[in-house]
Amino acid sequence: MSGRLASEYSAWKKLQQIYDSEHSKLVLKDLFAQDPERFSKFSKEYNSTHGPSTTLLLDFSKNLITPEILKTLLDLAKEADVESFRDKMFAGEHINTSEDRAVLHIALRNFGGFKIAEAGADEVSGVLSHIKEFTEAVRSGAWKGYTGKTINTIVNIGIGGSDLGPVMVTEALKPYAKRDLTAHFVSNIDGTHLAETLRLCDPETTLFIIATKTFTTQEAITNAESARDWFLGTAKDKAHVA
Ligand SMILES: O=P(O)(O)OC[C@H]1O[C@H](O)[C@H](O)[C@@H](O)[C@@H]1O
Repeated sequence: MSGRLASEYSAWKKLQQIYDSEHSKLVLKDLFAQDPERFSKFSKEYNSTHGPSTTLLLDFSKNLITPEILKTLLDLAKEADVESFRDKMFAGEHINTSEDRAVLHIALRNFGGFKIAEAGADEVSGVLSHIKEFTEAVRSGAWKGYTGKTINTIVNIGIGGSDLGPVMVTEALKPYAKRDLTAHFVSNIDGTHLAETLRLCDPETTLFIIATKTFTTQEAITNAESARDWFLGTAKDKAHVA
């Protein structure tokens, strides 16, 4: 964050020394056997003070750490100024220096309504409502394909974070998924990835989502154009493409 390499911090150097001298001696089952309080010493529970009741449990006890290692890790965070960068992030300062941007993931979770001084941050809540409305229409079957049939297949086209993010969310929220909706993720520029996926899709019942932050990524745009051509090969009318 400051532009310094992590390895230049003195806490990092100390961690390296500890690792070199101790790592072969750190065996998790022995650490638990030596200290019955290990779980409570190396875990922390946070309960939400407002909003929906939420508990977060941070459990570091299963990591290869000792009190000294934990202390040195915290020293490293302090030395690297993580706290002040956290505050700058919440304030909407441009801590992404390579793109001269604010880092606004926090705006997506801004249920407390705090003010983020960055253009566009105030649009998030409206977009989230729109996402909810759209996804509910697809899940309920109200959103139809171009011939009026219910959607049963979704193809996410994107690469990098625009592929891994949707994959991660789909995997993580699987218990809540609508099981008769099949999800596919196409990321590879190699046409086989899309071609093999399209064999499993019916243009009348498939929804394509083009996920890209910039809309300039060659892989995403090429696959999106190929998917559109495939779709229009049957649907014919461009009015069916958003
Ligand atoms: O979301 P996009 O603008 O299409 O970018 C998609 C991906 O492109 C590249 O692979 C970048 O290295 C990734 O960080 C990014 O997630």
